[in-house]
Amino acid sequence: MAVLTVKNLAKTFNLGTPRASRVLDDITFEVRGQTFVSIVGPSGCGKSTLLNIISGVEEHTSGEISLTSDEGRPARMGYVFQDPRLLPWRSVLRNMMYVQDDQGEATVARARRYLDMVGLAKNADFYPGQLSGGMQQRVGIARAFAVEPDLLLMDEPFSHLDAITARGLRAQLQDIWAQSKKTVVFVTHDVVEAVELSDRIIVLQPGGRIYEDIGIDLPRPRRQTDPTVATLQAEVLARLEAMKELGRTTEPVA
Ligand SMILES: Nc1ncnc2c1ncn2[C@@H]1O[C@H](COP(=O)(O)OP(=O)(O)OP(=O)(O)O)[C@@H](O)[C@H]1O
Repeated sequence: MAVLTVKNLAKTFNLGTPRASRVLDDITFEVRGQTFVSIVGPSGCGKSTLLNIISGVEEHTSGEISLTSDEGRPARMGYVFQDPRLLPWRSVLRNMMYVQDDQGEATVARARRYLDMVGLAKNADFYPGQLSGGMQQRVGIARAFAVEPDLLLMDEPFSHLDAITARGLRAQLQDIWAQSKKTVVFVTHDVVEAVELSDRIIVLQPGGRIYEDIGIDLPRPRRQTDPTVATLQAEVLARLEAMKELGRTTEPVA
């Protein structure tokens, strides 16, 4: 069953009459439960706007969007942003608990379990200022998973980290995802990262339309050192470059 359904979605930013800017156009896709879907595309193609609409931060201009939970209650969302957004005066565990409605023992145990999955079990009582940037982002990821969301939205969560730290966190994200199987929509401009993580990649083109919806059928866990992963990464990258080339030689999408 689809957790997220997006149908003929469009978004226009009104920049004052007569100027209006269409950022997303006729976007239709579904995300089924327990899948990891990435949205990629060049800068300015509308990735963050789409994520903001899914999260409810931004309104859409037309079309439909719906989110369902399996259990008949209102669907729950989790978020991971580019920066971890931890409260500096709260310990790691209290930052984890801050976003939880229920403060009971079972929820604390779950928060600790996810902290353990990202290798920070021993840091539960640390304050954010005592952690490296990569460790803080791991707390942000653990916190989002610990909410047990029906849909987890991730907006370029590794883009502020150095390459080595980012690679480590991608491996960890794969492990935590394999154990929890949450439904994820992950925004990135990095195709290589998207192939490593995703079951599916939705490519947005300039003008905010879907250019391609690519299924990634590779065994997990995936590591960049694996030649089959590297080959597919190169192939998808080439397809994206072809799209950019097309954009240079044809009329831009209205
Ligand atoms: N509040 C706003 N008002 C007007 N225009 C906006 C607003 N927010 C975004 N835009 C425009 O919408 C377009 C898409 O922006 P968006 O941030 O969604 O792209 P993106 O694909 O996430 O880009 P990047 O990869 O650089 O983060 C851009 O042209 C941007 O200037």
